[in-house]
Amino acid sequence: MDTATHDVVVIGAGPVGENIADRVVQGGLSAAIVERELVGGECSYWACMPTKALLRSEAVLRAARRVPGAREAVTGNLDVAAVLRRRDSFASDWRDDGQVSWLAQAGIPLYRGQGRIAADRVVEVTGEDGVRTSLTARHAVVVATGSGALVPDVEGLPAARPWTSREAVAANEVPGRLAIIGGGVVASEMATAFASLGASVTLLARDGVLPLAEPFVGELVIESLQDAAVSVRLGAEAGSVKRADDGTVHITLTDGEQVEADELLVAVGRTPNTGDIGLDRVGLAPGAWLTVDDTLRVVGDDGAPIGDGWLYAAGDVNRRVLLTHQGKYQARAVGDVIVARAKGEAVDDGEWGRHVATADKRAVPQVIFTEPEIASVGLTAASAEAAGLRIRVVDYDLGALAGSALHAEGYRGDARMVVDEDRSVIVGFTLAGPDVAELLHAATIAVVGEVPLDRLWHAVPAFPTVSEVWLRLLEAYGR
Ligand SMILES: Cc1cc2nc3c(=O)[nH]c(=O)nc-3n(C[C@H](O)[C@H](O)[C@H](O)COP(=O)(O)OP(=O)(O)OC[C@H]3O[C@@H](n4cnc5c(N)ncnc54)[C@H](O)[C@@H]3O)c2cc1C
Ligand SMILES: NC(=O)c1ccc[n+]([C@@H]2O[C@H](COP(=O)([O-])OP(=O)(O)OC[C@H]3O[C@@H](n4cnc5c(N)ncnc54)[C@H](O)[C@@H]3O)[C@@H](O)[C@H]2O)c1
Repeated sequence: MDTATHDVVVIGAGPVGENIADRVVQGGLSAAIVERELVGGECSYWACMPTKALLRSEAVLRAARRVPGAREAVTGNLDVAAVLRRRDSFASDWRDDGQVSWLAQAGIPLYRGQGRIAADRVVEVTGEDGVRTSLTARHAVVVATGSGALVPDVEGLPAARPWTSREAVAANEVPGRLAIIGGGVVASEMATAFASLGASVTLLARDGVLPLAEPFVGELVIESLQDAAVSVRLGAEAGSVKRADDGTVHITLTDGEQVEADELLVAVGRTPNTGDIGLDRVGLAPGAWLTVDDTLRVVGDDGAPIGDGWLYAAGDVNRRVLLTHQGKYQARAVGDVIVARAKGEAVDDGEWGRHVATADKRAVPQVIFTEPEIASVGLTAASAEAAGLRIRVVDYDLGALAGSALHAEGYRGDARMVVDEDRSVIVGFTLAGPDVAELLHAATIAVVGEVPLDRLWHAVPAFPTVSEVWLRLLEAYGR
């Protein structure tokens, strides 16, 4: 067996693994990375990038149709083949040459194959040809193996060959009828995309649509899905599934009703890619999410770091936040803390310190690219109350702004600011409306910066923009 030694070995070259290795190398240590599929991970080929490419063309068309003058210039419908071609190009045609070259120029050796922890600080890589390589890490091993689609335990489901997000995102043909199990982010975005591409979509949303967001979010998204002829079945639960010989999928709901479709997408959450990475070698259960401390070191059931603290986990696999940008934020923290510990430097692990991912707990930004777009950061009113905060909620109708009226005829949307009354700072902010994605970062800065409301009065939004909602919310709150 070939052997090699590096300061740090990262298992998984998704967005998080790549950033960890880069950070470590920037800090003056050496790092190697192990990847069993495509360098770039889920985000590049089957998630963030291709999904947003599927959604973007219709969003542009919709925006043009909302503005007289532009509306008249829209003389045709969505060109589905062109949308799929653009999606292919944003998925780099499912080739990772570009990212492999990036690793090479960043000085990060790539080992292709399945990585497994074989012993303390040792990762064994098994290539597709069965050839094994043993990698020893002088300082740390980082698990960044991400997550895969969860297929729920519904009778007949695996045999019915359902789509997961991967098959939906990479589809070359649009099914005539698409049923979707789930009502979360993937289900809502894919219902929006496939309806726009011409599928007749049925959404089986057992627990509601985007149930973890502020309540007005689900209401607006449901309304717009229904406008797009999506059949939204709230409370509907699949009891059993069967694919007939002619390919039709028959879904029997728990109330006995039947739903038929040409394809069935399962979008009910994720499962960690830890089933076969050697967790048993370090006393952890294969297939489990990895629990980490605030510096992203993997901890056991007793809360203590594994071994002497050589094992770290970042990104989806630690279940803190399943988002690319937040995983990359963890990557910067974990890369820097490994370097600091290796060099014997002080570890800055206090709240908002350089070596911790404090924002994971209360300042996570997310954009959901449905119609309307949903942009949120921090706590919802419900989660702030559950956290025991004394809050005040301020809502504002986004459509009532001069900027919104100019942006689009009939602009509809809502904004909510959640204020921690004891500290007079914003702890949560949600916007739902056309093109609100780019408004989000101001809210993220206000939440992370814990900017007092008194000071926010001096942050004047330009007229006439949708950002004037900031002023309206402050006025509604009172000075
Ligand atoms: C449909 C969909 C759309 C999404 N859209 C967005 C979005 O718009 N914005 C956003 O922020 N997030 C989005 N996400 C979430 C985002 O994709 C993930 O949070 C992100 O990919 C996590 O990055 P990661 O590096 O932790 O894991 P991954 O991207 O899953 O990468 C892990 C890598 O590790 C490799 N690997 C796993 N096990 C091993 C092993 N044993 N040995 C070697 N290699 C291994 C895998 O092959 C993979 O390449 C979306 C997710 C889905 C499913
Ligand atoms: N734009 C974005 O930021 C974006 C886009 C897509 C995905 N993602 C991320 O990817 C992750 C996965 O997304 P997801 O939509 O698969 O998960 P999710 O957790 O967002 O939603 C899953 C939904 O399925 C429901 N559900 C669970 N079990 C069910 C069952 N047996 N039957 C019916 N419904 C069931 C849940 O109540 C939940 O609403 C999320 O964490 C999300 O943040 C992000």
